[in-house]
Amino acid sequence: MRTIGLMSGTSLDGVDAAWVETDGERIGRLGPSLTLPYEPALRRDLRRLLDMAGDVPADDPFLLDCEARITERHAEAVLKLGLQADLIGFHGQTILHRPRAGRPGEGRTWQIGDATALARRTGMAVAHDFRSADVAAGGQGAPLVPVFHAVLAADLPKPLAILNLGGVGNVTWIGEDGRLVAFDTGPANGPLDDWARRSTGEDYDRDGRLALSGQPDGAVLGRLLAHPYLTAPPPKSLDRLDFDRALREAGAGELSPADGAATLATFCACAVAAAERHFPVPPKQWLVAGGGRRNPALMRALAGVLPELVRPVEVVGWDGDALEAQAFGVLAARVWQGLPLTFPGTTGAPQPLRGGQLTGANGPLVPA
Ligand SMILES: Nc1ncnc2c1ncn2[C@@H]1O[C@H](COP(=O)(O)OP(=O)(O)OP(=O)(O)O)[C@@H](O)[C@H]1O
Ligand SMILES: CC(=O)N[C@H]1[C@@H]2OC[C@@H](O2)[C@@H](O)[C@@H]1O[C@H](C)C(=O)O
Repeated sequence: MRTIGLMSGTSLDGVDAAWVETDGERIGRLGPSLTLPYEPALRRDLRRLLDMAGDVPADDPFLLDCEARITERHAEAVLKLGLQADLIGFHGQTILHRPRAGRPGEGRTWQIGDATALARRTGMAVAHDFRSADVAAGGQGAPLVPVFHAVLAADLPKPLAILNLGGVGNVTWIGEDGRLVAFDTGPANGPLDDWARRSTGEDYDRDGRLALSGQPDGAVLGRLLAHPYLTAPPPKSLDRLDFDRALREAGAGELSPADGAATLATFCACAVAAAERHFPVPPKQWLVAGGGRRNPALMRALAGVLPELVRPVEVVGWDGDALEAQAFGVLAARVWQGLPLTFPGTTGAPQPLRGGQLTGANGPLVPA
């Protein structure tokens, strides 16, 4: 089927859209993709919403206003792509993520976005709500991209590690027999963006200039590296704000702008290096996707701490900006086909688990 995948990630910088022809198990064709950046006011409001999300009721007018605005941006992204599709994969915007590992019914993950409104605006069916069935079953609800990574990497040498550096970092390790081990590595661009905004007023540390002009602070780094998340075995996943307290308590806030940025970039890389102990065997190489691969400070720090080759996904012909949107095209097809989205090795799901919901312009749909 022809799908359009849409992803608005934890960096809150905009929505990515990508056209994919797929049956959910194989990829026929990867088509055009684009990013529609959010305007500064929407970025600011979404960032405020993250801080409020733990206490905000679902009918809060500010929340509903943010939801309507991001839904409209997603519709604009689909229309700007200008291509027909049978199904849209609409991730929505995560504003809260608190899974309770192994505790069915206790966790919570919250993605805002109005699927019916999107179906109405685009005239296409929409698959959405990809994470809640997994969390309800006691899984982490994240990461979801590993099954897509496995499809994409079918012909590459294994074992292989695919790293996404978004607001949060996540890794997929694929074994020679196709086994998947996947989890969130730690904070990535999220704290760096917050730091850049506070110290330079920019949305992010462009080309890692600030970080490259500073030195990582050994004492702060040492305290951060003692965080129990890094040694905890997978499955595990993070909320965008999960490390904010640890960063404050480690004294990161007292560093100079340049040293703070260098410390955060090094911490992101060290958290990735710490992930390696959870792989059954080391990968042959690391392929890096997401906006963080454009940050030379992050890429240099990674090359400094990982013993294997670390390269952007473009070296194998993938598009590191479109990968997550493409994943939601494939995941949408899997929802339609009733195929599992999550697995014991990716989210800690008790067994391979289906998920997602289907919606048309007039409400819920039942697949043909
Ligand atoms: N030239 C650049 N220099 C430094 N950093 C960059 C550059 N380009 C992008 N980034 C970083 O990449 C981030 C966006 O990454 P990306 O779009 O992969 O995140 P996301 O998809 O929102 O997050 P997630 O994968 O966690 O959901 C920006 O916020 C910025 O920190
Ligand atoms: C809850 C949530 O939205 N998590 C995101 C976030 O951004 C990166 C990392 O944390 C990953 O676990 C996930 O996104 C990707 C698309 C995933 O689910 O695979």
